[in-house]
Amino acid sequence: MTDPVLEVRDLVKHYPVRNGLFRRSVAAVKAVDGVSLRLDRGRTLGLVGESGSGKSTLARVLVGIEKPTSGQVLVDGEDVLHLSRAGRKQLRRDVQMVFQDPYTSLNPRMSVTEIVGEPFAIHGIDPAGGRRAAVGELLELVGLDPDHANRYPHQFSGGQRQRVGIARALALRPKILVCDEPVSALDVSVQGQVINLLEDLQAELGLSYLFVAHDLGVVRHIAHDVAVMYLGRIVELGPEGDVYDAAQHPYTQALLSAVPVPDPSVRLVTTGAPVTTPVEGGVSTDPTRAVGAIVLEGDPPSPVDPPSGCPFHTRCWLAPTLPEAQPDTSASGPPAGRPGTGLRLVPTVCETEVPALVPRHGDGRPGVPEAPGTAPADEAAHVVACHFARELVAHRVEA
Ligand SMILES: Nc1ncnc2c1ncn2[C@@H]1O[C@H](COP(=O)(O)OP(=O)(O)OP(=O)(O)O)[C@@H](O)[C@H]1O
Repeated sequence: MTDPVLEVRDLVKHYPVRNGLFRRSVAAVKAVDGVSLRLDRGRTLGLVGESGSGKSTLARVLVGIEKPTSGQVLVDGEDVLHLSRAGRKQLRRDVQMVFQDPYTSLNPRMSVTEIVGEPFAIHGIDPAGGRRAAVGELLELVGLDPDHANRYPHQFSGGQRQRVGIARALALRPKILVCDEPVSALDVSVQGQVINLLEDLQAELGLSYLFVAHDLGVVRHIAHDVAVMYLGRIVELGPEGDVYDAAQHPYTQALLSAVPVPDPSVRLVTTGAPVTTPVEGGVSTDPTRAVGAIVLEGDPPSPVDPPSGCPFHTRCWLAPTLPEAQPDTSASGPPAGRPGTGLRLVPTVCETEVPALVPRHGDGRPGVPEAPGTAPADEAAHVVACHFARELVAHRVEA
């Protein structure tokens, strides 16, 4: 049975853009623009997307560092945004954050005892056996020597500092850890150790993780479910295997196709993706990029003025903009797609408003997506905010 520990419903976080003498709000940065997702107890939800897509903003809102503009956040079914003061305090205990940079997130003037014990002081908690003993236990839990508790952050390596950060996050026995790029500042050799530690802690303590990362390889390793974010919205969400092996949204396909592979001659297979690699004379000029990678042109549009309809349509390699991509209405069969893609075309759909992407259970409760590939009962269904891709998949299955 699925057991959501965290549910996010239509969450919005806009930052005002101020101008003029009176600093009036003239526009808004739509950092998070209607996000819905669900994190099940004891599981890890990976959150991926390009820089600026809104991942950190979402993470900060979930741990209560920032207030959302609108929307709902439910922890164990309780709407935490409308809690009493005591309720908010409890939320701060239930949802903790592991920060990206263990070099800047630890106060260099505080000893490890003070850093890890700080949450006790803030919340006025005196653990049984005393704070010093509790800190020692936490250090042991994360694989550090309790005898080093009086040392300062600069006396530890990057990986050890991140362990200190994890120990601090665990001090109040949270239910959820929001991990914002927790290993991206670490050497590759150390990343694995920290990931393994997080997995062990999850198994031991039943923790649930929202794991924000750029590195799709790391997310594939640790996440049970994956959400893909673009320009403040989730564009695809589903079980890890579905998203990685049968990505449906063109943006996800592009992200996955750009994952470096050791052998540049290896052709990556992406669902129906035309080969648009940066090649010269048929040979990839970038040894880290596989032939077959989908290169997204340009930067993401500004979150101050995102495109109408699907926010990705201005960079979408599937968007039906070519003249030959017009539907053949004279034929009785499905309209023709782009030459060579074998894909059915759904005209103008990218311009139409994309409804909020709501994660579904796969057990027939309302709103289970009709697209094929719906996950079995009690798993997060695979949902994708691209009608065009959905139509394509449906057509392929029919064919
Ligand atoms: N305090 C703020 N005031 C105004 N705009 C902000 C603020 N914080 C973030 N933004 C903007 O919101 C958008 C999303 O930023 P965010 O840092 O959440 O993205 P991200 O996906 O986490 O990127 P990265 O991976 O680089 O951290 C960006 O356009 C960013 O400039």
